[in-house]
Amino acid sequence: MRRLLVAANWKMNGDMSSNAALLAAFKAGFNGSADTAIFPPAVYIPQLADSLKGSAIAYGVQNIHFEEKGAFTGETNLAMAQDFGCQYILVGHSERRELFGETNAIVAKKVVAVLAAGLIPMLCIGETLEQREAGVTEQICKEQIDAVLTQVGIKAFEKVVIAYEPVWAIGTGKTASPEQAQDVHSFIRQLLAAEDAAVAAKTRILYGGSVKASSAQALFGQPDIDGGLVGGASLMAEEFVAICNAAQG
Ligand SMILES: O=C[C@H](O)COP(=O)(O)O
Repeated sequence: MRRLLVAANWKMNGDMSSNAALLAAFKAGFNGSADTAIFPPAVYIPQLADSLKGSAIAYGVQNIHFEEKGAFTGETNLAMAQDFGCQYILVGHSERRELFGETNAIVAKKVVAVLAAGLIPMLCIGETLEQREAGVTEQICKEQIDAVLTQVGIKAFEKVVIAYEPVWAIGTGKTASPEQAQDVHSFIRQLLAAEDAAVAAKTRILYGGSVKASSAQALFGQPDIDGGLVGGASLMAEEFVAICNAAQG
């Protein structure tokens, strides 16, 4: 009942020519077995809008400001993202939280704004290695979700996509095992189900953190893993096509 979704987060990588090559290879190789979305650096959104016109491949920005407009140097607003056909907005990626000081409260404001604009927020959550070792993984994920839940209400989670990304697995080559990931995904779904079981059954929960073609199938085969948010491997055309094609349904 939940269609799988695989998203590419290019982070601060790429240029016009490498993007064009990646997009061409992706369009040629992807078999359409799942939903997909690409998050390029914001300046390349027009390139994706042009290249992906008429295709089922969605795209969006990696970060957004929650205000409508004004003196916020360096920021992008939702109307700008919509002008170029963005459908998804990445919110609260761990790099934004860690390097740019995004708190749970700021992340919640962004999710509120994205939903109000009629776009789909991809809400990133996850614990650090220190937190996992201290046994507080579930507590951290709950706090991160509760901060949003209290602002938008449970019904909004029919639309919100959650990306569980253990920080210790991001860019480290250390993928969480399918069982480790499934445990947290199941916990997240139960959290939502405690509010509304029907909504929880519809919410897509993606896994992110060193996903590769070799690990994708086992991860996506877990009952509560509904696809992936892929960083490094999404910059390698063949690898990313293989990951997307491993997502069936
Ligand atoms: O947004 C993507 C995640 O940060 C995962 O990145 P990674 O696949 O390079 O570990």
